[in-house]
Amino acid sequence: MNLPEQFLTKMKQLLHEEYDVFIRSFGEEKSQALRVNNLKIETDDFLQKSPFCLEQIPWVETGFFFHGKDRPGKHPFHEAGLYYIQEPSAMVVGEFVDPKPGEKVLDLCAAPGGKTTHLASKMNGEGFLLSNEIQPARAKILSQNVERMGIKNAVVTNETPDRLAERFPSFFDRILVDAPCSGEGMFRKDEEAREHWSLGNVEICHVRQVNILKSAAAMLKPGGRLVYSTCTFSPEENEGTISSFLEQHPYFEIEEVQTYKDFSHGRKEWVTNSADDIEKSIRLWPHKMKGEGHFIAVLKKLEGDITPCLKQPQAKVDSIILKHYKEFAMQSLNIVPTGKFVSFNDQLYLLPDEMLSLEKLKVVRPGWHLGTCKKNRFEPSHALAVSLKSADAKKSWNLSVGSEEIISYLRGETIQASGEKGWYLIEVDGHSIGWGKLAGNCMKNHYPKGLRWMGNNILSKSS
Ligand SMILES: C[S@@+](CC[C@H](N)C(=O)[O-])C[C@H]1O[C@@H](n2cnc3c(N)ncnc32)[C@H](O)[C@@H]1O
Repeated sequence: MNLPEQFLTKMKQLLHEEYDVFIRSFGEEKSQALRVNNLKIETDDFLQKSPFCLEQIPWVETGFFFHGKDRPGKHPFHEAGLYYIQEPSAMVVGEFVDPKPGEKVLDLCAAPGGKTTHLASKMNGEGFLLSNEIQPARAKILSQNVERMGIKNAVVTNETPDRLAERFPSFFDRILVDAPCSGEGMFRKDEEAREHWSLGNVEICHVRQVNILKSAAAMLKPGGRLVYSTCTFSPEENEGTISSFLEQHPYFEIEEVQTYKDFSHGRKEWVTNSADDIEKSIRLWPHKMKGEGHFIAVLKKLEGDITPCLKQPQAKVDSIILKHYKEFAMQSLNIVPTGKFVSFNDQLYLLPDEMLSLEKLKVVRPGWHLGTCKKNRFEPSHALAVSLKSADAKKSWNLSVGSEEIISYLRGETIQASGEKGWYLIEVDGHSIGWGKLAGNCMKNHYPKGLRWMGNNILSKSS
């Protein structure tokens, strides 16, 4: 593997006798893992159904290594949001954020959504999760992952940290800054990170990280938790960024967290003017555990302004859309999702509890998308389908995971079926995956066009 020369020199100076074993890890196979989405399935149930060869990740209850010959990314259970494929070290971050149901949580640098979907799973659909991503194209991917995982209480924005800080002063219970970084910890799996690396970029990243943290600090409640993480080794972006931040924000302290035996600690001697407790931060090394390189610091805000009275959302909703939604829900659902509705053009959403006004912010997903009003009828959304349980729908149609029919459904084909006409929640082995509409002897396929399987998607089974 071609690693930047200046990176190698720097790591040799930092690691001394550990350097050789560190470098050898770049020649080893990377670990692959998935995290079970408890919004859709309990972990034990998943383990009973899983066709993959899995091994428990010691530091995450819902995390499992999978075998290289399995392809869980190309499986109906993936499309049904039963799990998220995530790098095993990255799972440590969500564990340290540790959000509780009902809290207000911000994921400030969230795309493509690995950590957001982890936080959402822990929040169990209760509270308010704001998932933000600065790059528009990446914000779209984030929004798709929020949808696939059946997350109901998230809003996705495409904003800069400082614009969000103006809107949400002292508001959140927990904030994650999974910062843009030089990506050294991903060199083993990401050629682009290797190509774009330079000493100059490390410094640019450090400055950017301190700025992002400044915005995050302003949005955290006193007593709240701020988790900072990177996937890089460079001390400037890790111990250095946290030390600069703490110098400017003395009303924060680094928290001691419970660690696992293969985790390491931050290194005081690697930066000048290091913060006192920097050794309480965590370093994850690829030569010490089955995962890529990461750094994590858990910070507590000791004092600060209490949350001012903030602008509540103006829940503007078109009464005709609401009427058609209610008709649909009475006919097709056993539970009728209600709360603060909002409509944009012909789209209907439910806002998470505790949400504030998003006026003038760039919003990609304003809440739980319920559906679209089309020519005086309501068409339920894919987001509604994947977040429903079997018992929530009046009519459901279960397809077995090993069947030809589930592949046909995912390809967007019509399924031969007979029964009462109307909307059916389509399931794979009892887990919602989309909508179908039965009329005559045909189940019309409402699996979204952009998600349909083309060509050679295959069922991944370990023999
Ligand atoms: C490490 S990635 C986040 C990964 C994500 N948390 C996950 O688990 O899937 C960092 C993100 O920060 C975004 N970013 C880049 N510059 C930024 C800035 N100035 N402010 C906020 N976010 C930024 C990048 O576009 C990128 O998506």
